[in-house]
This record gives sequence, structure tokens and C-alpha cells, in this order.
Amino acid sequence: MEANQRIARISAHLHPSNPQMGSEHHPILRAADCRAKGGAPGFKVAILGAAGGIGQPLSMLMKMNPLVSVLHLYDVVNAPGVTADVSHMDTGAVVRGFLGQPQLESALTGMDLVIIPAGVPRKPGMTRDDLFNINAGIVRTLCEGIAKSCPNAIVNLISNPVNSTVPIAAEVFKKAGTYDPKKLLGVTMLDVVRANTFVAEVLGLDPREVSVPVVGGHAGVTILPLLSQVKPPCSFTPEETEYLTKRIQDGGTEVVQAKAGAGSATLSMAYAAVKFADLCLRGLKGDAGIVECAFVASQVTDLPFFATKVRLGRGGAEEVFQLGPLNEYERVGLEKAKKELAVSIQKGVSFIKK
Ligand SMILES: NC(=O)C1=CN([C@@H]2O[C@H](COP(=O)(O)OP(=O)(O)OC[C@H]3O[C@@H](n4cnc5c(N)ncnc54)[C@H](O)[C@@H]3O)[C@@H](O)[C@H]2O)C=CC1
Ligand SMILES: O=C([O-])CC(=O)C(=O)O
Repeated sequence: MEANQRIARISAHLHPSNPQMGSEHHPILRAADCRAKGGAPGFKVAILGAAGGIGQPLSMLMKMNPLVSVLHLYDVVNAPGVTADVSHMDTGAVVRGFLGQPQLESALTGMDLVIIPAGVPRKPGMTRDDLFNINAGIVRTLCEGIAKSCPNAIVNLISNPVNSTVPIAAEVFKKAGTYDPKKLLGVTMLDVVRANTFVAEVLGLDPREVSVPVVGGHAGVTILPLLSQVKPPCSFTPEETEYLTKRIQDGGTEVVQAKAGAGSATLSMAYAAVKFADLCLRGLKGDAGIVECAFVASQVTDLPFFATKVRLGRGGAEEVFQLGPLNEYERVGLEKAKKELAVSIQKGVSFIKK
């Protein structure tokens, strides 16, 4: 094609007439498509809820990930703007935008990894469980789309309450006959990121040198940092243990209160989500020894889901590790976590089974 024809073709796409149209019709989304020469080896990743507080920085950071060759950005609002914006970054991934339910199938078809930060966030005074009524339905709809269009994809579920949305997703996939427990992972990486940061502060270390396993779930007392298993090996006074455990458990609330009605953690969450997604992609690529905590189907306790360290491989969470030795403080914490988790898991299961 002649250069002037190429320019004419591209500029013809750059005059949006109806920002609510999907990528087949929306000029900006088509413009992003036509930039998409792609061909680079890598994985196809979809972000559902890409225009949100987490979704936008997450989209930007995934566009920077060299393991991603195709990036699909889906939302029920503002997908065209975010897509146009992110698609101008001179990194390898091809970016395509998808707007609204009629576009969900195209957004998901062929994806290797689907990351879901769709749904409402907390305001001060709310618990994560207070989000259940709205987010449960959103997660159900999106997971029905995954079951239909990319049943083999790995799913990273961020939408709260994670302790219930992961069981919801599992039930949707079971109903559709596509459930692979290894491929459904609730993202608890932000708890690990916070734990590494807060523990490093107390120890006077660089957080990048610190590794704290955080087990259980992702809400209040279900978030259980195992401070007895911190690397590098160290010890804490009872006061330090109490301070660190509470701060890690209440990390989300700390941000919700500081944002004072403007939402919950978005930037640190996008960072954590990308860190976790990158580990999933490295596992998919066949890298050995990729281990991180996630909320998965589990036989580590008597609960059907539980967060512990898992080994990530081509099949997703290929191995779920045991808790390891706990001290008395952690054993007490574990019982509290299990009690609350049991209720949240059952609530999720009943939402689909009812
Ligand atoms: N797992 C974790 O560690 C964390 C989870 N979260 C959770 O992540 C979720 C998103 O948080 P934010 O990005 O701050 O919220 P937000 O309100 O800024 O963004 C949510 C996005 O989801 C979109 N959305 C709503 N319904 C949708 C649907 N049916 N399909 C596709 N997209 C849809 C909205 O249009 C919006 O763009 C919340 O539930 C929040 O509680 C937040 C921080 C940490
Ligand atoms: O606290 C919230 O609502 C958001 C969240 O899950 C977190 O920041 O850990």
C-alpha cells in the first residue's frame, strides 16, 4: 500500500463519532487495531474492568510486559479512551479495546490469561463483603463469558470480596463444564506486597529482600501473615507481631480511609496484579520454580478454598503447598481466619447454586 493511502486509512479512523460503540464500529478502537501489526511471540491477555481505578494502571503496566503480545481491554464504560491512550505506548503488545456486553465474546476469544478488576470498590465504613451484592453478579457474567469464549485461560480474580468471588467463579465454571481448579486464582498478591513492605520497615531492610508468606483469604482476619516464616529468617517481639499482623490485615482499610470516599487501593493493586500476572505468564512459558501465594481450590485445610503458596506452571497453580510450621499466635489466627472464610465461601457457592 502507498504511504499516502496508509496515512489516509489511519486518519480516517481518528474521528470518533460515537464513543459508546464497540471496536467493530468505534474509530478509536479501530485505530488501535490497525496499529496492531503484532506477530511478536507472547501471550494474549484480557483485562476486564480495564477503565477503572485498578484497570487503567494495570493496562499500562501490562502493555509494558514483554511476555504480552496481545492486550484486550474490556469495560462497560470508557474502554475506547483507555485503549487509544495505552495503544500509543511504543512497546510490543498489540492493544484492542472492547466496550460493553456485546463485545465480551470478542474480548475473550483466544486469551491465555484473563485478569478481572471489574466491580465496585469500598468506601469508608464498608467491609469487602458489603460489595457482594453488586460484584457477585458482575463476576458471574464475566465468568460465563470466559467459560464460553476462553475456557482454557488462566483467570486472575481481583474483584472483591475475593473470598466469595472465587467460589462464585468456580461454580459458574462447574455449571458450564469447564472448571479447572488449577486455572482459577484469587489475587492476594497485594497482601504479600504490603507484608513485605511493612516487615522490611520494621527490620530496616530493603523490601525487595524480604519475602513474607500470607495465607488464608483476602479480608480482615482471614489475611494471615506467617511472620515465623519470613525470609531472611528473623524474629519479632510479641508487640511487633501484633502490630505487623494488624497492619497487614487492615492495609486495605488504611487506604480506603486515606482516600476518604474516593475508592480503595488502585496503584499498589495494579502493581501487585502485574507482579502476579507476570509470574503466571512465566509459569505458562515453562519457567521453573515460580512460587507465590494465591487463593485457590485447596486441600491444605478443611475448606474448599484457601490461600497458600502455589507453584505456577503451564497448567496454572500446578502444586498447592502446605502451611508449614506455625507458631501459637499463627495457630490462633488460623482458626479465626477459617471461621470467617467458611461463611464467605459458602455465600459465594450459594449465590450460584440457589
Ligand atoms: N484483590 C485485591 O487485593 C483488591 C481488590 N480490589 C477490588 O477491585 C475491584 C475494582 O476496584 P477499582 O478499580 O478501584 O474500582 P473502579 O470502580 O475504579 O473500577 C471498576 C471498573 O469495573 C468496571 N465494571 C463494572 N461492571 C463491569 C462489568 N460488568 N464488566 C466489566 N467492567 C465492569 C467499571 O466500569 C469500572 O471501570 C473492587 O471490587 C475492589 O474492591 C481492590 C483492591 C485490591
Ligand atoms: O480494601 C479494599 O477494599 C480493597 C482491597 O481489597 C485491598 O486494598 O486490599
